[in-house]
Amino acid sequence: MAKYSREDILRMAKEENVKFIRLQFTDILGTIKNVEIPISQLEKALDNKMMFDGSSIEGFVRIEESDMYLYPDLDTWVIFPWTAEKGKVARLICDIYNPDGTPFAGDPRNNLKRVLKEMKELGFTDFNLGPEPEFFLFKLDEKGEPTLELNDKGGYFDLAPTDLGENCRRDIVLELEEMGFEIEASHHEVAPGQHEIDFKYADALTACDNIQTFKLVVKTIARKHGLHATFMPKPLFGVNGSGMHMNLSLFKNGENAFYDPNADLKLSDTARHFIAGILKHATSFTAVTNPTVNSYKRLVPGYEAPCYVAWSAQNRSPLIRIPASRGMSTRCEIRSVDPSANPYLAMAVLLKAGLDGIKNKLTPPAPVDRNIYVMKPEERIEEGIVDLPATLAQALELLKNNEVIKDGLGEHIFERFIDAKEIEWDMFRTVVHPWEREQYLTMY
Ligand SMILES: Nc1ncnc2c1ncn2[C@@H]1O[C@H](COP(=O)(O)OP(=O)(O)OP(=O)(O)O)[C@@H](O)[C@H]1O
Ligand SMILES: N[C@@H](CCC(=O)O)C(=O)O
Ligand SMILES: [Mg+2]
Ligand SMILES: [Mg+2]
Repeated sequence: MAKYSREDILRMAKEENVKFIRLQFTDILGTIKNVEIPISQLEKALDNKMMFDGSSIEGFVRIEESDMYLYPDLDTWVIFPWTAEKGKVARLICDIYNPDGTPFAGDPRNNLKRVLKEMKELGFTDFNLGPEPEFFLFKLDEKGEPTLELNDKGGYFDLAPTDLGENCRRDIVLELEEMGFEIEASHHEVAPGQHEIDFKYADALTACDNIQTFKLVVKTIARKHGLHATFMPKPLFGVNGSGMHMNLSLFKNGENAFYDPNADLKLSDTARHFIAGILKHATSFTAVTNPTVNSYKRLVPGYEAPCYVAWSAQNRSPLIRIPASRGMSTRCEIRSVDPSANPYLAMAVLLKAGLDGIKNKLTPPAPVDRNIYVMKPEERIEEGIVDLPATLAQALELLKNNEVIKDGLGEHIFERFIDAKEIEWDMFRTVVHPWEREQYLTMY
């Protein structure tokens, strides 16, 4: 059921003295875009009449077909707590429509809705996501530019005074709570300057909207503390990178479809088929869940990030971990995803992979309950454990060869995504990096 009606929004805007509204959406690369309108334009926006030039947005459309419309999702209405003196600022997250009134296929949010429809046709009512985004806080210099200087030397679960990020993190939590987030935990992560804030799971679409809002709030509040927050997957060599573990579950009419009290590990057949689908397609969806050149510097042994395709109910080295909680909290945690991923696209391909497992009743291999990082390559081959792609280039080739995952993106997004990422890889491949000079300048 819808949370807010058109009338609710007009009333709240008036009562709260809202003066500006940000109409937001996300492009294919995961960047939040927004156009700000004065309150006088709110009714027009609520009538789905706000137009913009789609050809100016990376990967959207060509110049000949540039008129696009923003359709606000009324349930995403939020008034920002850090509002200016001149009146409050609110936001609405929008879907993008073509001039003929059909949903635009290049809009990642529309695309996720399309895959969710497929899930509903299979009899499930909800696909839930609990994300665990990690990030680093670096100091800003006197010009307000980010440096590589960390603001603490803390480690996992450390307390102040080592954890100087604590006040900043607390402010972030307070702002998020004011915006309606239910924060479950916030703590210092393993690496110096690294933090994690976990919020309660929600249906896939809401959770992806929340991730985008979360990033905006974290960056905004960090800046007020003289810090730069980054969701770059591996900003520093030799310490943990930042992941965004995705905790996933399918529900049927309010019941967790992954839970079966009488089954082995209390995991239902649905959960097992879903896990099998994720494992089957993992190497191909990695380009989407780990979409930057830098993502692959994180997927290396020894830093709690996975590099092998396996599952376990116990340890943290495989791609999928099944956390101990059962009942309503029965879920699988996909540990490869990093926060540079476009959450809408990541959820679309993960769901598509899991549904393929369910449709085809795939059986997962036996769980691997040993530390895979220390297994010998021969032992891994014996257990049928394959490697995740080692570079963005490898990942893109694997994506191109997988029809199920391609279908999870739809043709429009698939093509634009591949084009943009091949350019990114080529730029990296041709640049001469400092490491090469360090190694070769005097050697040759
Ligand atoms: N049924 C469910 N479906 C999806 N997500 C869920 C479900 N139940 C709980 N969650 C979410 O799972 C996340 C759990 O995060 P938590 O940090 O406790 O996990 P963790 O993997 O044990 O932590 P870490 O990996 O940092 O050690 C939360 O976002 C929570 O809301
Ligand atoms: N930072 C680790 C995860 C640590 C954890 O288990 O929370 C990663 O790169 O995925
Ligand atoms: Mg963590
Ligand atoms: Mg986790």
